[in-house]
Amino acid sequence: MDASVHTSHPGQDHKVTPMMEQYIEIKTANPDCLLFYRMGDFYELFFEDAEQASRALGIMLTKRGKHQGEDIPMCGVPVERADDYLQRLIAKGFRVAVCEQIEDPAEAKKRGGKSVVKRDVVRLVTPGTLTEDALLDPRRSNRLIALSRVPTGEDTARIGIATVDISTGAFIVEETSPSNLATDIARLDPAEIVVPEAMLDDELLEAIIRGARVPIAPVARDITDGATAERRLTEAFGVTTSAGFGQLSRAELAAGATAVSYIVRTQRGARPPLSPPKQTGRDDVLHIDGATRASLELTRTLGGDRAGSLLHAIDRTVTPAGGRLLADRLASPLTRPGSITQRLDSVSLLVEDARLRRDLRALLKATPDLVRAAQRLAFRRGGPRDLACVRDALIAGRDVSTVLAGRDLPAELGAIRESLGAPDPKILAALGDALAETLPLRTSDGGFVRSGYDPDLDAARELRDESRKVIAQLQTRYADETGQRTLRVKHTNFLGFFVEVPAPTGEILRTPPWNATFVHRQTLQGAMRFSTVELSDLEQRIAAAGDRALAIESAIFERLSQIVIEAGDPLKDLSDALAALDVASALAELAADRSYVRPEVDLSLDFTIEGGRHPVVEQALNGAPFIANGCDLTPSASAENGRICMITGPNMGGKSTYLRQNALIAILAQIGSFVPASSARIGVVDRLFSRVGAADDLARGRSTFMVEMVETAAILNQAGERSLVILDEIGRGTSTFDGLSIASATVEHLHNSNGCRALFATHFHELTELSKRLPRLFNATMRVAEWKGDVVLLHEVVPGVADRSYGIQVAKLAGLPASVVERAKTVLAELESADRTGKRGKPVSDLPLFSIAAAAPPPSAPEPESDPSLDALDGIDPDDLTPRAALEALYRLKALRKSASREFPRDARASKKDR
Ligand SMILES: Nc1ncnc2c1ncn2[C@@H]1O[C@H](COP(=O)(O)OP(=O)(O)OP(=O)(O)O)[C@@H](O)[C@H]1O
Repeated sequence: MDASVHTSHPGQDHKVTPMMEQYIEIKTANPDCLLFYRMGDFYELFFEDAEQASRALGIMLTKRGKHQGEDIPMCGVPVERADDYLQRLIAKGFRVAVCEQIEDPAEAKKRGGKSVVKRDVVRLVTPGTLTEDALLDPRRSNRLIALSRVPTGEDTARIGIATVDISTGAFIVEETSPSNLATDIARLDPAEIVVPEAMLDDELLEAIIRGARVPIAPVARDITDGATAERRLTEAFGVTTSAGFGQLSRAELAAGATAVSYIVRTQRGARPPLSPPKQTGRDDVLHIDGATRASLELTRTLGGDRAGSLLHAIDRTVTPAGGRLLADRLASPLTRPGSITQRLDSVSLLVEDARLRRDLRALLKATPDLVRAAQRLAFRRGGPRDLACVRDALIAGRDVSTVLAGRDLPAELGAIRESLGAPDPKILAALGDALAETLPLRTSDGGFVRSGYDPDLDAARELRDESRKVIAQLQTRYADETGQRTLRVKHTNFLGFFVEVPAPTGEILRTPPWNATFVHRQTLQGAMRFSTVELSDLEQRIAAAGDRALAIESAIFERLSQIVIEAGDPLKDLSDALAALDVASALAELAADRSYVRPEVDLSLDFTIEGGRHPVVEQALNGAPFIANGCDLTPSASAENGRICMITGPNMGGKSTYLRQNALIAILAQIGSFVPASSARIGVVDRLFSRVGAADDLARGRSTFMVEMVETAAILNQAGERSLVILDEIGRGTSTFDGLSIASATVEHLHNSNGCRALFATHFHELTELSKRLPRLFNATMRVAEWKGDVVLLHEVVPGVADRSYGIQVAKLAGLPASVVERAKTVLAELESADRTGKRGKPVSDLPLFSIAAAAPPPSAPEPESDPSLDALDGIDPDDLTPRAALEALYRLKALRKSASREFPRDARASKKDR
C-alpha cells in the first residue's frame, strides 16, 4: 500500500486508532515490503498489502474496522504456519517485513487501558536473505548479489559484484565490465539483486539487470566512496582494517559494502555471520552467457524444470551440500588444466575403487546439511535439531576420515581428508553427551537434553514429574474421600488444575463439609469444576519446576550453540570437504554407471571426441540405443586454429543433439567430470557460445529474428581462438536469401576473424560449398537410409553433405495428413524443376507453387484403408499380458492379418502408396 495516503488527511475528522497509528508508522518505514503485523496468534496484513497477499496466497480477504471512514481490507496467516506462506510469497518475488510484539501485553496494560503493545520489525524476509530450512531449496545455493559501479574516467566503468549466500555464509567479490555483466549474472544465478538506484538510471545497465528476471532491491545510496565502503565492511566483520580481506578493488569494496549494508538492514542490525569477502579468479572460469546456459539446458530446461536438464541427468550426489556444490561447479567450469586434473584424479580413484566409493557414499548419505544448520545457529534462529545436524555431520566426518585413513590419495582427496579433521573432537563430545535421542523443533519445547547430563536439570524434571504423579494420587484420594468414583482432576490453561465432577455430585461438594476443601469455580452443562488449595500448590510447584527445567535447558542450548559458533571456520571446512567428497564420488558413480571416460584436458586447441553421446538424450531414450558420434575440431597439421564443422541433414536427424552433446562434453570435462564418450581430448575452452535458430527458441517466447541476430552479433564480437561456438540454424527466421546470406557471412567471419572451434548446423545446403574456399571448414552430415519410400534416420554423423532435407518424409512420420504430404511432394517437384530451369528469379506469383495452386487443386489422396490387424495391435499393451495371453494375441493377430490380406492385396496397396 502507499502508506502516505493513509497517514495524514488534514481536515479529516475521522480518528485514527492508536493501533492503526502504530501500523501506519511501521508500514511507512518499510514501504517496499508486505508487512506481517503480529496480532496474537496471527500475522495480519492490511490495506493494499492484504489485497496483494490474499491474491498471491489465495486466502480470504476480509475487513477489520474502519480507517478514515472506509473499511480496512485485511487478511491474516496463522503464526505457526507462517513459514509456508512466507515461502509462497518469497517465491513470487515479494519481500516481507515481519513485525512482532516486542513487549508483554501486561506491560502495555500498565501504561493505561488503551495502550498498544509495542511492536517492531524484527526481520525483513527477502528472496536473497533466507536461512530457514522450510524456505530454502536444499539442493540450490541461495545467492544475493550486490552491484556497484565505479567510473574509471574513460568511457567504461568498472562494476563490482558481491555475492553472498547467507544460508552458508559464503561471501565472494569480483570485478567485471558492463559488457560482461550479463554473463556474470547468468553464472551467479542470484535469487535477488541489490543495486544502487543510480545504476538503474543507466539504460544499458538497467536492461541487463532487469533482463536477469529476478527480484531487484534498489538502494538509495551508492557506496562508491572508498573510506565509507571500507568502514562498512570492517564494522560488519568487527575488524579494524580491510587488509585481511586481500587487495580489494574500489568496485569490489563498494559492492561488498552494499551487500553487507543490505543484509544488516534485513537482519535488523544483527552482525551477519558471514565469511570474510574472498576474491574470485574470474579468468579461471569458463564464460557461458545466459542464452547459452539456457539453450544448453544446463541446470533447468527451457521450460524451467530441473528434470531434463544436464544437472538432473548427472546428479548422483547424496547430500544437499554436495548437490549445491555440483550445481555451482556446473555453473562455473574451470579453465586451468591443473585444477581440472586434480578433480579428475579424485574421480578416477573412486571409479577404480568401487568398494571405497560405495563405503563413502553410504556414510555420506547420512550426512545432514551442516553448514546451513551452523549458520542458523549463528543467526540465533536455530533449534535443537540444528545442534543434532552438527553432531551427525561430525560423526560422518569422523567415520569418513577413518575410511580414508592410511590410503595413498591424490591431492584433492588428500586435502579433503585434512579438512575432515579440522573441527575439535571436543565439539562432538559436547553435543553427543548433551543431546537426547528424539528432539523437539524448538528450544522452547524443552526435552532435548539427555537425562543424566545435568544434575540440576534432572532434579527440576523429577520435581515436575513427581508432582504430576502426586496429582494422580490426589485424584484417587479425593475420589475415595468423597466416595465419588467419577471425580477427575483435569487441566486447562485458563483454570489450571481443577476437580471435575458430574453436576449432581457437584451439588454435594458445594455443601459442608466438602465445601471447605472444594471451591466452586465453574458450572458447565452437566458438570461442575472446583479448585483446591492442594491442587493450586502443586500447580505452582509443577510450573516452577518446569520453568526451571526449561531455563536450564535453554542455558545448555546457548552454551552448545556458542561452541558451534566459535568453531565456525573448521565446521565450514568440514562441510566443504564432505560436499567435495560427495561430488567426487557422485561423478565416479555416474561414470561407472553410464560408462563415461576420463577426458584429457590441456592447453592445446584440440577437440577430439570419439564415440561421443548426449548425456541427457541418451538417458531419455530409456534403453533404446543412442548412436555415438565422434567430433574432430582439432587444428589440422597445416593450421594453427581449430576447425569448423558444417552439418547438414534431415530434420529430426540428430543435428541439434550432436551440436549440444559436444558442448556438454566440453563442460563436463572442465568441471572435472568423466564424459560420455569412448575417448576425449579437449584443449580448454575459455568461452562457450550456443545459439539456436528462432524456431527452436519458441518455448522462451523470444523467437524473434532480432534476438537471434543480437546474440549472433555478440558471438562474432567476442569469440576468440579458444572459444567453442555452437550455431544451430542461424538465419532460419527470415526469408531464404536473407537467411542464407547472413549464415554464410557468419561462417566466414567465424573462420577468418574469430578463429574459433565451431559447429554449425544448417538446412541451407548451399553453405556446404563454403568448404571449398575456407580451409578450416569441413562438412558432415547425418546419415539416412530410404526404405520403401520412407526415410530412416540413422543419427550417424558422416563426412559429406546431405543430398536433401527429407522434410516431407519427416512431416509424414509426424502424422501430417496424407493429402497434405502428397500435395507438398507435388509442389516440391515443381519448385525443384523451376530451380533447374532458372525460373526461381521470377516474381513470386510466377512460381509454380502459385500457378499450380490456382489452376487445379488436386483431389486429396484417399486415407489409407484401415487394417484390422494393425488396429488390434494398437490395442495391445504388452506390459499387461501374461505369456499365455501374449500367445493368444499373436494367434488372433495372425488370423486378422490373413483375412486383411484377402481384402487388400499387397500390390493394390503398394500402388496406392506410389500414387
Ligand atoms: N545419436 C542419436 N542416437 C539416437 N537418437 C538420437 C540421436 N540423435 C538424435 N536422436 C533422436 O532424434 C531426435 C531429434 O534429434 P534432433 O532434434 O537433434 O534433430 P535435428 O536434426 O536437430 O532436427 P531439426 O532439424 O528438425 O531441428 C532426438 O530427440 C532424439 O530422440
